Amino acid sequence: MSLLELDDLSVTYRIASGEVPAVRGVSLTLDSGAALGVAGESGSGKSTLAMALLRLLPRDARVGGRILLDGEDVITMKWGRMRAVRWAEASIVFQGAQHGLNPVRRIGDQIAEPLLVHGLAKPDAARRRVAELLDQVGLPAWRARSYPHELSGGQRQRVMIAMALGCKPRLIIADEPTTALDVMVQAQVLTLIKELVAEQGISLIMISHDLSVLSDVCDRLAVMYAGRLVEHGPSAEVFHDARHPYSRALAAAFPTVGDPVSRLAPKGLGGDPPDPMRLPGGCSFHPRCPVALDECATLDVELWPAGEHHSAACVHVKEREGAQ
Ligand SMILES: Nc1ncnc2c1ncn2[C@@H]1O[C@H](COP(=O)(O)OP(=O)(O)OP(=O)(O)O)[C@@H](O)[C@H]1O
Repeated sequence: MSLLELDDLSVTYRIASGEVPAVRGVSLTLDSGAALGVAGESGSGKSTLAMALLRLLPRDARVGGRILLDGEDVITMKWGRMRAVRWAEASIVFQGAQHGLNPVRRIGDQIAEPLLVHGLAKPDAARRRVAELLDQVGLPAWRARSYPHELSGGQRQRVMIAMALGCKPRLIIADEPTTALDVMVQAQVLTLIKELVAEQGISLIMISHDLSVLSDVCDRLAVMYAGRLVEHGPSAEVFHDARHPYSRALAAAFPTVGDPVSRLAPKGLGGDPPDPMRLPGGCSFHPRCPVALDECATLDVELWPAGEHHSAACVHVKEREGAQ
């Protein structure tokens, strides 16, 4: 059985001027120990999806579909059970660690808190576990006595990762975990996440707009556009041989060292992502799509098989694969 199964997940925010469909009919599975990257431009619904997984959405959000975590539906779970699941079975690392840490409490106390609240350790054992966790994320044990302002941004993000690992969850959700960090520190934190999930057999959902970072850390990639899943497949295939024109544009936006010079030319996608309250008819991507056909203005193609364990929601894929 998959550790996580999303079945037709939708999230709509109710605001004064109407409804914002932020996530639309996303179905995905994540196996135990696997790492899934979720990519897309700003506003594509990545964070909303991540927050929905642990029921962290604001009250104005309406959620539909099913989110099965180890067979239990998160959406209908009782609050007591939901609180037990957070940290202990699934935890989340947000972007910008400084927002997640309490400025007036010592680092060690903050890392220990989930362990104590979940009754997983008594104070002495929690202190030992804090030292072990700090070591795992590359910080000396004496840092337990520091306050957040005494640490650099990269160190604070390491603390957030230590907190997320503390209760030995089976799933970690990392939402743009390195966005607020400089490039060198970003690489260190990404390597740390990659090593920790591999060593400890933890499943990972990592969210980023940077397909190259995701393809380095994750086995599979899911690309979102305007709240929809437009491509889902093995990382190397989605990054180097994307089947959806939007994924191709995203991949081209982040050249990697070693790419041929031809790929280094800036190939930004024209136009802006659509306003979710005024989505274009047919395929939501068609007004920006370099290979759109007339029918794309009216035909909204569902995900279509595009190879082994690979699917894409594009009329070209449907025509090519469907003809075989
Ligand atoms: N609390 C909210 N109320 C109303 N609309 C919201 C709310 N939060 C997000 N949205 C809208 O939902 C859509 C998806 O937003 P979301 O933050 O999930 O996207 P994202 O892909 O994570 O973007 P980013 O990379 O900028 O974080 C956007 O149109 C956004 O404006």
